[in-house]
Amino acid sequence: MTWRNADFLQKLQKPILVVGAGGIGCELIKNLVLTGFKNIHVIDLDTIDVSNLNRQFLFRKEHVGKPKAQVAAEAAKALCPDVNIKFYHDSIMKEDYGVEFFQQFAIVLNALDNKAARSHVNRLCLGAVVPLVESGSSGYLGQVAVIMKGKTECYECVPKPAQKTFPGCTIRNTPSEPIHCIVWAKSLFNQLFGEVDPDDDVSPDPNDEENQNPKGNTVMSKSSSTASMDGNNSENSKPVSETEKLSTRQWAAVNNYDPEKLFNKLFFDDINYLLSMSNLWKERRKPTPLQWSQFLSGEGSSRESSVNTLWSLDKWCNVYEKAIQELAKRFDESAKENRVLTWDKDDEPSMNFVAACANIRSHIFHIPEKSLFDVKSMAGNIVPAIATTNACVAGMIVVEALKVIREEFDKVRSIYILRQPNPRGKILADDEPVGPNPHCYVCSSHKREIFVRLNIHTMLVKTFESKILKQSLNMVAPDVIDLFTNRIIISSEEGETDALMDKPLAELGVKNGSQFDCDDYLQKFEIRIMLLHHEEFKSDDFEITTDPHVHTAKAENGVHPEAEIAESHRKEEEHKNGNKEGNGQPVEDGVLSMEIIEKSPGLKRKAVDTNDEKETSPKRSRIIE
Ligand SMILES: Nc1ncnc2c1ncn2[C@@H]1O[C@H](COP(=O)(O)OP(=O)(O)OP(=O)(O)O)[C@@H](O)[C@H]1O
Ligand SMILES: [Zn+2]
Repeated sequence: MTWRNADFLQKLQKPILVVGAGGIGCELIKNLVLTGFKNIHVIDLDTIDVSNLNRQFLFRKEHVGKPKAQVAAEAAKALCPDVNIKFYHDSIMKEDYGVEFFQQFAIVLNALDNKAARSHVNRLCLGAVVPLVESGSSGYLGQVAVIMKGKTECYECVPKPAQKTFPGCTIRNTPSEPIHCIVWAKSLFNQLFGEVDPDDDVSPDPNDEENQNPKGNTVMSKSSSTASMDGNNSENSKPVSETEKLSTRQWAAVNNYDPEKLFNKLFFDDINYLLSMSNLWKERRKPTPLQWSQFLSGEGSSRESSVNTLWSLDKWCNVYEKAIQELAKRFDESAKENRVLTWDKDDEPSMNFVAACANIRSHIFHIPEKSLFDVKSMAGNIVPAIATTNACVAGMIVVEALKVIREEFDKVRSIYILRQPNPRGKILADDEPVGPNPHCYVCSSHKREIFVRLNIHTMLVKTFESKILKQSLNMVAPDVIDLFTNRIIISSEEGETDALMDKPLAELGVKNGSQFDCDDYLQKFEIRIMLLHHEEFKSDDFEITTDPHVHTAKAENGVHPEAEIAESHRKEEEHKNGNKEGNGQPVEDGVLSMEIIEKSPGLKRKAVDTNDEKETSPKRSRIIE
């Protein structure tokens, strides 16, 4: 091959970084060594799970439990012994991997599965001025895009769509679809055993707007309201959160995680409490409370074992009992080390617990039940990963990486795998990269400003940090200073601003129109945030926009300005790809899909599935000779 000349071979010696050694990553690492890249660094925070083996072909049964990065590096080394491959069993979002770390690479190749890590790598590559190849796959769809500072749009130039969310009151009070019960069951897992998020409360919400009378008072039916609200009757008939202000976890601990008591609380007392909120059931079918004593056998039929079939309620109760006993035991052990459990769809008791609780709740609300397999897909928000799609994506990453390495920037393309062949019979469509969005708050070279609407009297500093800076703006270690008062509001130095975390912003002198300078030293990312006070917003409501004037008109329509901007970008993209190549299907969680990065005002929402940050393991790295 004429292009394999000395100059090119020299370029293959340059160090490159692969982020993620999962479905796409395994294919990619194999391609890279076979193409002749000689200095490869691989980072992945995870260990190998049995469920990875069907498509992550560098891994074998005996590798289950071992770090992905290590096994992938060893397998690659076995394929091409003269390659230098260094692995890191770690999260790329750690402090150790800052701009200087990135600067050593000629190119970075992303094979990730979550937006937080993708945004973080995007910012570091921009900061280090290193080209990045971004990739994503979802079922049969896939795409690859090259990101070069100042030349192409970055991963965050176009806002990405938020993951599908549901109003909190639907989840807590009036579920009507299986997914509502699954989201509830996942939240219940966290309330009992995991990281508690107050937004994910699972007990009945007495403040449901639907249950207010015109004067704004809560409506309770007579018999049950006395039973549940004034404590004249059984203490058990109050929802968990109302019972002597005990949290769900405290209540469970006081009751020794007794499966029967917990069952009766969640599926009988709380449901009765919901029934007492009579307005809710005026036009809905009432739920039917269930008691543990109705399932005395507790055995379930042993024939009902296929994960694809619908199981009886008896069986689910049995599954629930076993799962809760096992999880309570584990939780107890973890608590000794100050740790909590992390929900994982591939962990049997965790998955069984969620499937059982979701199905029992579905039964109560007359919602169709689901098989274990279906609940797993929905709870894990899984679009089945397809090995051949990953293989195509990984191949395209290498093709684009080679162009970048050879400095053939004019040849660089964004590539999409289409669902069906386009009119020209092509399943792979390509397009010239789009230039940077001059208003991008991440990569634009001038003024990076955004407006955040919130209630300065009720929003706490910690909510501002977690929901706005970290979850929405993808910062990792933010520092924030109020430009008017010169006061440090949030510091990335441990402990420095802990005392401020529970204070509302206004208590720190923040006013309508205050400006915050926020920077993340780790991401080399700076942004100015203009705060706009909105009296009607609740404590965790906020809205992010680049144009403060669009708000009123759009808010009335329930359409957010940023959503509209995203939509117009999407249409533009669709127009380009669809009309030219018959595309028009942005890839879920891929590089060009959109995210609405803020909540709608006044509506509490729950995520279907957050890309749960996986537990990171201590850093280990070494070079395989
Ligand atoms: N912050 C991060 N740092 C390093 N690696 C990460 C980070 N976030 C995700 N990854 C890795 O990216 C890879 C993505 O691969 P993939 O999408 O195939 O996911 P998976 O977890 O292997 O599969 P599945 O989710 O289908 O079970 C995973 O191996 C995951 O551990
Ligand atoms: Zn950008």
